Amino acid sequence: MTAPDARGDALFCTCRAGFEPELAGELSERAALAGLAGYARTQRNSGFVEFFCEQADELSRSLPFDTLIFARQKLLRLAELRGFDPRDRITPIVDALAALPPALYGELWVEHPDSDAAKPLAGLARSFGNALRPALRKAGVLARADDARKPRLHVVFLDGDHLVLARSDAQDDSPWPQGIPRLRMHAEAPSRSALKLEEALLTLLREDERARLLRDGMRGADLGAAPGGWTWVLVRNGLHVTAIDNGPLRQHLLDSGRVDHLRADGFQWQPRTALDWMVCDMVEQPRRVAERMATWMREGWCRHTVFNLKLPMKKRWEETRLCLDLFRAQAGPLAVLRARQLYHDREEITVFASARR
Ligand SMILES: C[S@@+](CC[C@H](N)C(=O)[O-])C[C@H]1O[C@@H](n2cnc3c(N)ncnc32)[C@H](O)[C@@H]1O
Repeated sequence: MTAPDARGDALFCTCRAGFEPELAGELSERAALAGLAGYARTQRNSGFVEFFCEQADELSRSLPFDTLIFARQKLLRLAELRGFDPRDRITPIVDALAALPPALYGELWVEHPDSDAAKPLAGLARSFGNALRPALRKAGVLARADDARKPRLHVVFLDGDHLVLARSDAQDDSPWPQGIPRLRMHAEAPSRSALKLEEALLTLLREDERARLLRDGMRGADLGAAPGGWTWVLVRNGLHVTAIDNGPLRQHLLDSGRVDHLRADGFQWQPRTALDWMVCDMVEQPRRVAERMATWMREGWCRHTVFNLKLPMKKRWEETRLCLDLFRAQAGPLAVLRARQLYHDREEITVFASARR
C-alpha cells in the first residue's frame, strides 16, 4: 500500500468520459493564469483528471467550481490508497485519515467515476458508505449527524482495491454525488433535450436567480425549437414562448395557448420588442452560434439566454475558449456568464448569460 500524503496534493475533478483532454487543458490553463505551477494526469475515457500542484488548496480556491466548464465535480485529493486487501477496506481508510492533519467532516460520499471501466463499482460505492460511516464516527473524523457546513469527505473508488480520499467544500462543489443531478424524463416532455434545459436552469442559475429571473408571464424565444423540449420547459416555468423552427412542434404545446410557432430561420429572426429570455439549441458551427447569441445580447433583444455550443471538432477546449471569448467581446456588458458541460450534454456545452442593465 502506498503511503498517503499528509495534505491535499491535487485537484481531483470528474468529467464526461472522453472529455479528459478538455478538462486537463482547462485546468492547466486556469492554473497558469492563477500563477500556480502543476501538471495534469489522466487517462482517456477514465472520466476524471488529477491536477497535481504544490499549492493545491490555493489552486482550488482560485478555481471556484462554478467557473469550471468541463468539471462535473471538483475535489481536493488527500490520499491515494491502492493494493489493500479488499476484505478490509475500512482499516486502510481510517489509518490514512489518522495520518492526515485532524479534521471533522460533515458528510461522507462514496463515489466512482462515470466511465465504462468504473461502472461495475456502482454496487460497491452504494453499499460501502453504510459500512464505513460508523467506523469514521468512532474514529472522530465524521460528525455524528450530517452537517453541510463542514467539509465533505469523498471516497472515490477507481477499482476494488484502489481509491482516492478527497475533500470538498459544500459551497464550492456540485451538490450531487458524481456531479450528476438525477432528473426524471417527464411523460409529457416532447424530447429528451428537455432534460438539458432543466439541468441548465438547475445548475447554471443559483436558487435566487431562478426565483428572480424565471417568472410567470415572462416572454421568451426558442431558436431551433422542434420538437419542443426546451419550449416545454419554458412554458412549465410560466413563460409565453415564440418557437422558431421549420420542423413541427408537439400538438399539446401548440394547444397550451402559450406557444407561437414560426417557421423561420433562427439566424435571421429577431423579436419586435425586447424579450426576457432567448434559448437556442440549433445544431450549427459554435462560432456562428456564439456570434448570433452575442448580437441578441448586444442589441437588447433579450435579457437572459441559455444556449448550446456543439463541439464536434478535435480541439474542443480551444474552440470552447475561443467561442466564449468571442461572445464576451461582442455581447456588451454582462452580469453573468457561466458555461458547463452538463450531464445531459454530449458533444457540447451549455452557456447561461445575463445582461447587465
Ligand atoms: C437539437 S434540435 C432541438 C431540440 C429542441 N431543443 C428540443 O428540446 O426538442 C435542433 C433543431 O434546430 C433546428 N434548426 C437548425 N438550424 C436552424 C435554423 N437556422 N433555424 C431554425 N431552426 C434551425 C432544427 O430544425 C432542429 O429541429
